[in-house]
Amino acid sequence: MGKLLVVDDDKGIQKQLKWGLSDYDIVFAEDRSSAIAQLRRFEPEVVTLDLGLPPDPANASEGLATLTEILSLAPNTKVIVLTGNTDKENALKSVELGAYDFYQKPVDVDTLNTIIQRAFNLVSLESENRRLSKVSASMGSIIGNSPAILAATKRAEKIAKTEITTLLLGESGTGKEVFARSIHNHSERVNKPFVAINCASIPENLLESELFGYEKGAFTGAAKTTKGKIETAQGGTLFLDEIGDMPLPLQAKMLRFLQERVIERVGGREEINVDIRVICATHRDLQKMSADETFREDLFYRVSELIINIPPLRERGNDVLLLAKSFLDSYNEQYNKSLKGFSDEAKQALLSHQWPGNIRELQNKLKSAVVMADTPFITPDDLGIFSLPGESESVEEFQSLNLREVREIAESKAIRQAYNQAEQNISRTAELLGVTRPTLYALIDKYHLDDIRASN
Ligand SMILES: Nc1ncnc2c1ncn2[C@@H]1O[C@H](COP(=O)(O)OP(=O)(O)OP(=O)(O)O)[C@@H](O)[C@H]1O
Repeated sequence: MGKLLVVDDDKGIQKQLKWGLSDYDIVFAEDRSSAIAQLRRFEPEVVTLDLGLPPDPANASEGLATLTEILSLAPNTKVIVLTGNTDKENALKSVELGAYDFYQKPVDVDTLNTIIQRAFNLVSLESENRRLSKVSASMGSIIGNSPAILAATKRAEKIAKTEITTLLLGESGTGKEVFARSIHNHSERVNKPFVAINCASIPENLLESELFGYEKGAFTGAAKTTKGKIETAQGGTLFLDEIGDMPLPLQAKMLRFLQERVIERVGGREEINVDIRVICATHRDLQKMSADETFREDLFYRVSELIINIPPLRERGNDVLLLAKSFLDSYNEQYNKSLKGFSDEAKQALLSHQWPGNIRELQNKLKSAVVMADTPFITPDDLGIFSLPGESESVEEFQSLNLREVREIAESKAIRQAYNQAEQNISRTAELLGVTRPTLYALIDKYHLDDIRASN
């Protein structure tokens, strides 16, 4: 039975609802403090709230304050606001504050019951959605349902059960480490260590000892024998991030480790056998680097037995909204906020932004938006992005545009939106836009929508 809280100081209405709404497990409160006490104790999914509450029953101020408090404590609650029949302004204000719906008095129990029933339906849909979104991506922590990410995830799932050395290619912030961890977590080595090392962030002269360890006295300051990252990963997985930044002399030693699965510590003579799965990642073009002889070709072939391309966020369509929602939920929790979602403009802005910093950029934008927002729905302003595609995203620049540029911006925005709506299918995009495929390709080239061009 659904749990319903009725907040109303009118005993007559309380009685009427008690008899009329017998399908619900119903409790009552007559003012703000008793409403909050009932909310905490009873955890109702749906609340009906009279805006005219004591000590100020003639005005809506106490009702609106109660609404805000309910939603900040329990943001998923559906609040139906009851107002006087002339009080449209406060009814709308309540919805703006996050109320689910409003109902104007006098009360007709059957009509109110229909609204309440719809609210309960929505509650169960939303909770089912939350449950599903937690389990939707088959690789656990990888959020996303776009064809591009599903293809990468499927590949990763197959690879996880094998010992194949895998190379993850993708721009910075696309989630290469998240993929590497997922592969480890779905492998037989899950109960053994996962050790990550970023070759670009460790000074060249320290990288060798960091990876291979060193013997006591190997160099000044080597006071005791120390294991390197490779040895600490024994039995588990070693994730070598930014392998393209590994200095050439060290690449030879790395190759031996990968081929023979033995290492020597710096300053040591003893050969140590290691049983480790290796996953590498880079945002560089290793093939080109080996042609330029800045990366050993034999090492390239050794690390790239299998390649997974991790798509940039701008090619993942609506995943950006799924990810944004998931970050919103976790930052709401972290910062004790109760933001309910995104305005339509914010959703458009999220979909059309280019995300050069990928998921890391999205995460940062969400963090500051959650901290800054003071309305229940995040706006483009809170995010610091606007729905204009391309590099010129500031309002000032937009105001200085001429008519031709305005048209260009609107057209490329429409193309991008249709492309996302069509789930990256170019024929369907053309259909949605009412143009032929050749015309669409011409527009894509004209507006330099290179990412769409590259994947078609
Ligand atoms: N699919 C995803 N679902 C949820 N969070 C993700 C996903 N992919 C990445 N993230 C988050 O985005 C951030 C960047 O991811 P990660 O560090 O794995 O990227 P990267 O490609 O390894 O970046 P770099 O190349 O700069 O090291 C992390 O905070 C990560 O938790």
